[in-house]
Parts: sequence; C-alpha cells; structure tokens
Amino acid sequence: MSAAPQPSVTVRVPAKVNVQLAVGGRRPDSFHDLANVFFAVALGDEVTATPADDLRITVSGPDADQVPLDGSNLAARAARLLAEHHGLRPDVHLHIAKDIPVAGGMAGGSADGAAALVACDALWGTGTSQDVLLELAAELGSDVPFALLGGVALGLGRGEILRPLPVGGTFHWVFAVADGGLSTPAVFRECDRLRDEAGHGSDTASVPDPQADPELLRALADGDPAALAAALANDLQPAALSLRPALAATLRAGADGGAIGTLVSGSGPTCAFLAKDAESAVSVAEALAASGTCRSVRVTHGPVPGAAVTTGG
Ligand SMILES: C[C@@](CO)(OP(=O)(O)O)[C@H](O)COP(=O)(O)OP(=O)(O)OC[C@H]1O[C@@H](n2ccc(N)nc2=O)[C@H](O)[C@@H]1O
Ligand SMILES: Nc1ncnc2c1ncn2[C@@H]1O[C@H](COP(=O)(O)OP(=O)(O)O)[C@@H](O)[C@H]1O
Repeated sequence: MSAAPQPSVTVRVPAKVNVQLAVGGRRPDSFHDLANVFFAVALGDEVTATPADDLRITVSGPDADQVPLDGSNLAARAARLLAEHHGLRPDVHLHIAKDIPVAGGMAGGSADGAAALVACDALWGTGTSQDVLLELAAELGSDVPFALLGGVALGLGRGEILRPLPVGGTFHWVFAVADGGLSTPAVFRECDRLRDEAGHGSDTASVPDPQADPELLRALADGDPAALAAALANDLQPAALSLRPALAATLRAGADGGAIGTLVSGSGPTCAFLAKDAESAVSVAEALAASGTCRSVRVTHGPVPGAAVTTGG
C-alpha cells in the first residue's frame, strides 16, 4: 500500500508595475512617503507549501540562482511571521517557481512573501483575516500588502496603506528585462542625491507631499490606454537611469517599436511599455528583442487579482 500523499497548497501571485510613483522627501526613518499606483500584471510566481520537519526554501526558474535560500528569503520571513502570530512552529517546505525577474523593480520577493502568507494560512488552517494578513504583509515590506490585494491600488505612506482603484478594461504591457538587478535602497539614495545635487533638498521639508495624479486615475477608470500612456510617471526613473545609463536605449527602442507609453518599472532596471492593444504589444516585443538592448522580453496584460490559492487548501 502506498503512503497517503502529503497535502500541499499552491498560490499564484502577480508581479507589479507602478504606473505612477511619486516620491516625497526622505523621512527621519529613512523611508520616503509615496503616492504609488500599483498595477498587477499576468506575469507571476507560484509558491507551494508542503508540511516538513523544519522551514526549507527551494527555488526553480531561470533566475533561481539569484534568490536567497536562507532565512532572509521573503517567503521564509512570511512563514515565520505567520507561525509566530498563531503560536505555531514554521515547519514548512516552500517551493518558489520563479518567473518574476529578480531585483527587477517588479516586486518579486514581495510577491513571494504575500504568496507564502496565503499558502501557509491555508496549509495550517489558521483562517487569518484579510486585515491581519495585510498588517503582517506590511511588516515584511512596503510592497507586500499590494501583492495580497492585486488589481490596481493607490499605496500611500511608504506604499503599504492601500486604496483599491476602479479600472475600466484590460491594458497590454511589454517588459524588457535587463541583465542584472538594481538595489531598491540604492535607487532611493540616488534619487535623494540627485535632488540634493540639483539644489532642491531631499528631506520632507524640501520635497512636496506626493499626490496621485487625477488624470491618471481617470485614464485607469476609463480603460483608456492613450490617456494612461500620457500620464505614466516614475520619480525614481532619473535615479535608475543615472545608475544604469544603458536603460535609455531600451526605453528608446520600445518607443521606436510602437509603444504608446514607456517607463522604468519601480526602482528598475526592468522597463515597461504600454501598447495600444494585444497585437501591438507583440510587435513592440519583437522590436525590443531585435534591438539587443535587453536580456529578454515579456508580453503580458493586466490588471489581475492578488495572491490566490490555485491547488489544495
Ligand atoms: C520602489 C518600490 C515601488 O513599488 O518597489 P520596487 O520597484 O523596488 O519593486 C517600493 O517602494 C519598494 O518597496 P519594498 O521593496 O517592499 O521596500 P522595503 O523592503 O519596504 O524597503 C527597502 C528599502 O527601500 C527604501 N524605501 C522603500 C520604500 C519607501 N517608501 N521608501 C524607501 O526609501 C528604504 O531604503 C528601505 O530600506
Ligand atoms: N523570494 C525572493 N525572490 C527574489 N528575491 C528575494 C526573495 N526574497 C528575498 N529576496 C532578495 O530581495 C532582493 C530584491 O528582489 P526583488 O523583490 O525581486 O526585486 P525588487 O525589490 O526590485 O522588486 C533580491 O536581490 C534578493 O536578495
């Protein structure tokens, strides 16, 4: 007689692009207040949780060798945090099937943290409320709550105070993945340095409070790609370009290839291109691939839902 199969739970979780990223001054705690309009795309990771004797992480996928397997992995931190909250031991094997570029400004680590919270909650039967999951997510990192929510949302504070936003249709995106990542803290530091160098100052007294752009919110609600393209904005883009000047050629190649909007995704170095429809996205992707200005190209769409159980639970 064969042994009963171990139960396991698989959660799918999306990557994000920031269609607006307005960055305020550096706060005394060294974070920055943001008006961060997150947009979840149909490119994501899968995290599978299986009972084990202790906490163990494995990773598969093309960038697997760049993902830490120790306690610093956001999925491991999420499992420990949820277990601690419920007075349990975090004895679980988490397997990450990684498709989100690592250190690419698409919040892949945050996505895995959110997915691990949902997967472990289902595996352990702990029935954690969405409000508590969102609080635990915010302890893990500024981008983690959004990965739970998905869709499109405005993130205030350091990005963790979320308000879901209405969206009137599907938008078509192309992502150009760069060789090598950029460190998020380094990009925020470069943003401050550029502001200081320009004589504006970089603290909260010098930089205006970040605000969501009403035109951008209207474009999303109307499902209007041309209006969204015109409103795309990322205050971290000059810093990402300063640290990685080669990204200018990638942005130009996408615009020349027919993208109606271009921007660096979050802290970069992935570049995001908005296409007018699905067909045009394919030709933008072909132009980017032919340009030789990026490592790989992905065609996708959104918005899509946040972390959700697909198998088990
Ligand atoms: C820039 C954004 C845009 O969505 O994401 P990425 O593009 O890197 O994915 C986020 O703000 C990144 O969020 P996340 O990656 O969760 O950052 P955290 O772990 O909370 O913070 C890492 C470091 O980034 C800086 N940081 C982060 C968020 C924020 N509002 N202000 C900051 O200055 C701080 O230096 C902090 O120590
Ligand atoms: N599950 C994970 N997946 C990817 N990176 C992780 C993970 N957990 C921790 N990290 C660390 O977080 C860093 C940032 O990765 P990631 O979240 O992919 O990028 P970004 O912050 O640019 O969106 C990585 O360089 C890695 O050291």
